[in-house]
This record gives sequence, C-alpha cells and structure tokens, in this order.
Amino acid sequence: MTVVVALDQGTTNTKALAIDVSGRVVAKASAPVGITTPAAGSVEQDAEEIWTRSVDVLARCIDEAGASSVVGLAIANQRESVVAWDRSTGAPTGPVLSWQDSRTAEWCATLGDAQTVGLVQGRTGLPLDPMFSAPKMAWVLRDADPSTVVGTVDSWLLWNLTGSTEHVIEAGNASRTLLYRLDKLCWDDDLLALFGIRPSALPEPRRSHGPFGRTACEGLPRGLPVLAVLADSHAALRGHGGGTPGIVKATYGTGSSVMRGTGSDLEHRQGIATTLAWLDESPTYALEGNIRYSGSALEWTARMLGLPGAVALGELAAQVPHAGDVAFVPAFGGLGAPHWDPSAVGTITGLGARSTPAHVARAAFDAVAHQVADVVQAMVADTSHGRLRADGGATASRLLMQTQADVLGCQVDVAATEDMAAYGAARAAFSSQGVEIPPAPAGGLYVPRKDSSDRDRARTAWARAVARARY
Ligand SMILES: O=P(O)(O)OC[C@H](O)CO
Repeated sequence: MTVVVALDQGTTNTKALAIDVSGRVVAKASAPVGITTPAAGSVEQDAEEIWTRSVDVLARCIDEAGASSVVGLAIANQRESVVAWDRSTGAPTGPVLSWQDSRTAEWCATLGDAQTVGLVQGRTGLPLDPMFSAPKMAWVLRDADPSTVVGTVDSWLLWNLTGSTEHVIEAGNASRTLLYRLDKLCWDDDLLALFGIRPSALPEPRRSHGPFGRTACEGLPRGLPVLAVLADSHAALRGHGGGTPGIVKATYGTGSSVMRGTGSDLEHRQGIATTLAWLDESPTYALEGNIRYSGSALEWTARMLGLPGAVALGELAAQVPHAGDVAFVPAFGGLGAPHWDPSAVGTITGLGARSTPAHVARAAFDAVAHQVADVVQAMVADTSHGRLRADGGATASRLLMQTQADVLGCQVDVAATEDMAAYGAARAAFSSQGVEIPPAPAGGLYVPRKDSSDRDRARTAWARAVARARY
C-alpha cells in the first residue's frame, strides 16, 4: 500500500491523515493548538507549539500507516499568519501573529491614498486589510536584527521539517501576503517598499509541488519528500475538484472561506479577493471571500450563553423555528468580505422583551449562513441554478446547512470527509507523482425549503443588521 501523509495545520487544531491511492483515509492523528487574545485586536499563537504538535501528529500517523508505505508528505496550512525567527538559531523571535490579528488596522488605514489601495488591489488581488501578512510582517520586523526572517506557517513548518535548510513559501500562501504579484507570480518591489519589508527577510516562493526538500528533523523518519504544499482553503477547493471555473465551495472552520475557481483567468469582483489557488506548471486562480468569524462565532455565542459548545448551541437554537427579529453580526475585529470594514463592531440587534437565549442561538447560525451568502452572491450573480460545496467542522450541523440552503436558495452538497484541506493537499501530492485520486464525494445534500419571499425578507433583515454594525 502507498500512502501520502497530509498535515492540516489549522488555527485551533493540527491534524495528520494518511491517505491511500484510492482516496481512503488509513490513519489519522490530531492535536489542539492554543490561541490567545492578549489585548484588543491582538491574536497570537506559539510557533514552537505549532511545530511540536505538527511533528507529533505526523509521527503518530506515519507510525500507524507504516513508515515504509509513505511516499511523502503534503501540507495544508492556515494562511496569512506570520512567524518570525532568527535564521542562525532557528528560535522564534516572538509569537505568531494570527490571521485574525488586527493590531495593524490603524497603520494600514494610514498607509495610502485611494491610488495606493488601488495599486495593492490591482497587483495582489487583495484589499489593504490587516488580515493579510504584510502588515504583520512589517510589525514583527520593526527593530529586528538583520538575522530575523519571516514567513507564513508553511514557511515555518518547512524550515523545521528540512532541518533549517529551506526558507521558502508556497506560491498560493505567498499570494495571501499583499506582497506577491498575481500576474507575474513573484514578490513585488514596490509593495515591499510600501510596507518597509527588507527582501532578505522573506522566504523564496516555490510552486505548489516544490521542490520543498526532505525531512531532516527529530521525531520523523529522515528523507521523506514534501511533495505538495497548499494553503488550507485552497487545498479544500482542490479536494472538491475545484479550480475549473464554476465550482463554488465554502469551508466552515474558525472563519469561513468561500472560493470559486476561475482556472487560468484573473477575474476581479467588487469586495472579493482574487487569489492564486495553486501554482502547478501554470497558475490556477480563484475568487475568494474570507469571513473572520463563523465557527468561532458559534463557539463565542455558546460561551456567552453558558453552553459547552456549538453542538449544545444547535440544540438550543432548534427549540425555536426562527430567530424572531434577533440578528447577530459577529464583526469582532471588523468585517471581512465583501464589506471589508475594520471599523464594524460585533452587534446583536432586534432584541425584544420576548427574545430568549434560543433566539440568540438561532441568530448565531443565521449569521454564519448569511455571511457566506453575502460572499457567494458577490461572486455569482444568480445562485438559484448552482450548488454550493461545503466542508469543514461546522457542516456537521444540519441546522446550519439547512439554513445555508434556505438563505442562498440553492442546493448545498456537504463533503463526506470533514478533512477536506488534508484531502486536497494529498490529491496535489499524488498528482505530483502522476497519480490522480478522485475528488471527495458528497455525503449529504440540502435543498432550500423557504420560498423566495421568505428568503428576501431574511436577507433584507440581515443587511439591516450589518448596516447597524458598521459606523
Ligand atoms: O484554521 P482555519 O481552517 O480556520 O483556516 C484559517 C484560514 O486559512 C485563514 O485564512
């Protein structure tokens, strides 16, 4: 048996899956990863913890699958988060600044006039927003020694996996930094100057198939090649078979990423990012809308209501047929796509004397579905003939998936595997070896149960709540 061991290094969890040539998962290990919010707008992680947890799950998975059957590794990783370390010692110089970290929001707002914002958007496909890596890189490099280097989480993992030899970044991850030029597929000197980032601190961009080197670290068999690296959301698109124009997928993780592959076309849409999905022999582009709080909005609401988690929240929400007039806009740290408003604040509107915790719980599920719908509708003019492919932990909620079909007015196909990012990365790794494994099959289908006037009413109420959350 031949397997690829795929690591999915996510915001709150690190998983490894051994996947065979038929696409079957033959071994799996996972470990939680800590995240802290030491101050308003600051969201941090521990780089050493990310690394040690990753080695731990990889080692357990390789062991279970049998080391001799492993042809190589694949990586899918959380994007935009920034790690800085000392090139000579390999030690992190501070915490990881998470993609959710918005401490640079004010600085970003002063960075440029409309022309600069247009330049950034035109070259990188991204809005000038603190979610992306460059402002965080600039922040961690302030006053840093010349030996300090930076990277995204894939860079950090590859540096450690290869025994501190490779300081590289996968091209799709690079496209999330605000420094990578989408048409020319390289770092952009003007943007490096804009953010004040010294080129020698940056990792070298590589194609999604590398080369990324071989394992040379403690805790893992030596000499295993890293066959493919993909940013996690992009990997999920690949898992769904996306990339070819038309497929729209939503990943429901800590945040949500909605993506539509556009093949070799660089398309642009108002409020939506254009991104490099992956770079094989030629680039595959995608449109993407990133929502900061979706699964984490459910967790937050559960905590506020004194419940143990999202499952209990779903049980409470199911006690009422709808949220009444209550709407919850989880604009913690501002709103992402398609609004891109860092000044928006988390808001619960429409509370009345008859509102109950169940209505608030229901409003939290509505919020996740409406945020995804906002992005899908900014990408696809008419959703009624299409389908949304869904993956990620929160797709286990039937309430959420039915709500999603209802507010979008189209069928939602839920992937049979909850590990789509790892699956997509494994697909890419096998493909580099000339083996094509099939896209992951759907495990559940949801069709809309609301008519269009109910849907329009719900969408209008949501739009009003979003307007209230914005200054
Ligand atoms: O950790 P996840 O799976 O929520 O993914 C994080 C995203 O990559 C951030 O853009």
